[in-house]
Amino acid sequence: MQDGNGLDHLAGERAMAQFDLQAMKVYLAGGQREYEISTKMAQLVANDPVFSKEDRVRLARKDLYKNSLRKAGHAWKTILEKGLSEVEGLKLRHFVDEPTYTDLHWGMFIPAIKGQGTEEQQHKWLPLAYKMAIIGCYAQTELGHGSNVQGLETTATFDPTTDEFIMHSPTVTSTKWWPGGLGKASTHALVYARLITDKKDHGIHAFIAPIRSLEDHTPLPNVTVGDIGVKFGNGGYNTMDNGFLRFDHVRIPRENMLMRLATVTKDGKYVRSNKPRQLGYGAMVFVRQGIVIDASIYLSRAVTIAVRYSAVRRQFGNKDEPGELQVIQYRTQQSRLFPLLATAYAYRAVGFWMKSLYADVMKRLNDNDFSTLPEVHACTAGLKSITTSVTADGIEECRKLCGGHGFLCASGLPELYAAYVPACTYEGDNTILLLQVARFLLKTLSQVSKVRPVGTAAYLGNIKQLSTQNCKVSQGHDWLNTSVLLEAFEARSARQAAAVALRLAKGSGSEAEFQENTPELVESARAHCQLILVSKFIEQLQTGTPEGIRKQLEVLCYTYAFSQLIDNAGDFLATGYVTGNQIALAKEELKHMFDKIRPNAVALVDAFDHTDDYLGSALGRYDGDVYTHLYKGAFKESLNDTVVVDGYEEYLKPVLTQNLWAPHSKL
Ligand SMILES: CCCCCCCC/C=C\CCCC(=O)SCCNC(=O)CCNC(=O)[C@H](O)C(C)(C)COP(=O)(O)OP(=O)(O)OC[C@H]1O[C@@H](n2cnc3c(N)ncnc32)[C@H](O)[C@@H]1OP(=O)(O)O
Ligand SMILES: Cc1cc2nc3c(=O)[nH]c(=O)nc-3n(C[C@H](O)[C@H](O)[C@H](O)COP(=O)(O)OP(=O)(O)OC[C@H]3O[C@@H](n4cnc5c(N)ncnc54)[C@H](O)[C@@H]3O)c2cc1C
Repeated sequence: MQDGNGLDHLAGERAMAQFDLQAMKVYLAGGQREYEISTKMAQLVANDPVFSKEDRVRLARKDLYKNSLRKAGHAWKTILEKGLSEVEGLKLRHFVDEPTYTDLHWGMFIPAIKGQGTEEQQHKWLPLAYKMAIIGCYAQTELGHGSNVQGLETTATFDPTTDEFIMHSPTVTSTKWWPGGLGKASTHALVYARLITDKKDHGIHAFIAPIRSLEDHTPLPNVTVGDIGVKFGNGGYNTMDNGFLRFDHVRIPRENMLMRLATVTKDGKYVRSNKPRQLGYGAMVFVRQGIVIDASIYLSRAVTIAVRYSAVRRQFGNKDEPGELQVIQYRTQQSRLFPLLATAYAYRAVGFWMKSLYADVMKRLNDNDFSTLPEVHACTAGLKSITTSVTADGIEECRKLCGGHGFLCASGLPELYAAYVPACTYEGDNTILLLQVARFLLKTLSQVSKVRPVGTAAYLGNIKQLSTQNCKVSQGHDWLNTSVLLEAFEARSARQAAAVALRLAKGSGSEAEFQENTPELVESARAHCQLILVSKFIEQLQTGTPEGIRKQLEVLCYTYAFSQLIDNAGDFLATGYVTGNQIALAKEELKHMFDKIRPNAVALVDAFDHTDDYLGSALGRYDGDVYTHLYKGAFKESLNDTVVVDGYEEYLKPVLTQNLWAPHSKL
């Protein structure tokens, strides 16, 4: 056993690094200022015992939830007392690292009011929300309807005699179900409901409905509200009070309908603005873009644990070297682990780009320019889908990469997975979102002769060339050219999209035919998103990366692109753009990249700069002192509170002392 004396068991690994670690930390944080804020907030949380994560997986739901309320309250107090800025506050809550009601309050309730409220409404509600005098949630999904937003049943019927809306849940299936923060914490809900005026249904609109008393937090009259129940995994997402909500003819003032996109006048007239109705989905676009960086963070946590542990863990050996080999030396371990490391870096780079994309579309929307909205919707929906699916699978792969110890909660991985995996469903089911991308691709292709595709779809403007030309790689190093790689991803995506578009165009145009082709449509959407990820990683790399880290980032970029190429070799081959031999050459190049990553692997995860407190993992500790801490950790297990287990007298002793032959015994 190692001694646990504070030595750095990974010092030898760190000494091998060939890049400027500090520059990489700053790059990954998004800049010097962001780096400083992150470091300060991470330390603030790590040094405050109220934020301790100890024992979280052992707490019963009620205690777990109460503890998370305590932490959220303490976080808010800390923000106020220390006069933290909005960005610092966001970071502080990030490091507290527990899903809670404030995520929805700041992440969806406030953005939705900003996006859909008139200036007057923003002036009324935002100051209250900013000082947390009210707590809001985002109540869209219902028991019977989630993906299909147009199918929601809750009604908001205008009553001109009182100048009010009557909020009503007409059926069980219309019960609001899932909204985070709704179950126990929120005082207000941003409710998506069918607007009815004078018996006419105008479709889905957003309303602010008070649901709990600001005096004593009891539900308001005719409001039924509560938590929907325990969710997957220990700890995980169970710190969140996902809730249900029913209205029984609850009256709210007319002004509580968010009226930037459409208005109901005092006399009940419905007036649409000239803005697209899709702006009503703006809060979802905002969260989806943010989810890409979030995916990078979650994946980087799992990868940090798996890389450090793989450098500590030894198994077997060979006759050329003394002792057992670090498992990180095994090619199979590298081929499962290093692409995930590269993916975490890729998502970070693309996440930065997504932020600029979002800022750009917001600026355009303010100037009434809606031209890029479809492309931004496709992009945010598609990348949310791909990055969350890959990250959830990646966390689980990291757990397996840690062997048996990965299955212990002390590894931090089971809880990380349980907290993350709902990201594949919330903010849009990942398949539904890929179908949105596919619809966008079909529409873009159908108009390609008249409208030049823009942004991430611009390559479809070259569809003819991409459909005829083939890959020119003849030796391994030909692949070490970003233009060659980009063309391969573009050609594969363009050909997949064109193939399914052509098949649909030859048909009758029926919905049944569309449905029949949805597996191929989803595959083509995935190909398009993989192209965006590869191309934006390359683009970010080529724009102002500091010298001391460029080489490593290039290695990671090639690793990412080659592993995507190889994992999807079937698609690349089926389109006819590449040959089997070219794929084999890429495989060899990928192995060369693994050799380049290997001496830098521990430093590359150090660059994510996760504190031990934030990682919460005996396997992923910075000092690599894994075994001492696993062993010590076992003594904290509640079953070990007594030497002789509770239950021995009633249930074990009778078994051990009956001394009777069991009737079925063969002995
Ligand atoms: C950075 C901040 C981080 C904060 C972190 C917060 C933590 C939060 C944690 C958890 C939060 C979880 C919250 C939720 O889950 S909220 C509920 C989310 N629900 C969904 O995502 C539902 C998914 N369904 C939909 O989005 C839609 O219903 C749909 C699948 C897109 C279908 O919509 P609809 O029936 O209206 O539409 P059509 O298919 O007919 O499309 C009409 C046209 O509109 C375009 N469209 C669709 N969506 C958007 C959009 N968001 N923006 C812009 N345009 C959009 C679509 O492409 C069609 O265009 P066309 O040109 O073809 O007419
Ligand atoms: C942890 C968590 C937090 C959440 N927080 C919130 C919140 O704060 N506010 C809120 O309003 N909602 C919230 N939700 C709800 C979430 O947004 C929905 O669950 C999500 O949008 C998926 O919808 P659904 O559950 O109706 O799935 P469904 O649409 O019923 O999906 C079930 C299956 O059917 C498939 N499917 C459905 N339609 C089609 C189709 N047309 N073609 C092909 N396949 C299809 C899906 O791919 C999926 O495999 C949350 C959910 C979770 C799990």
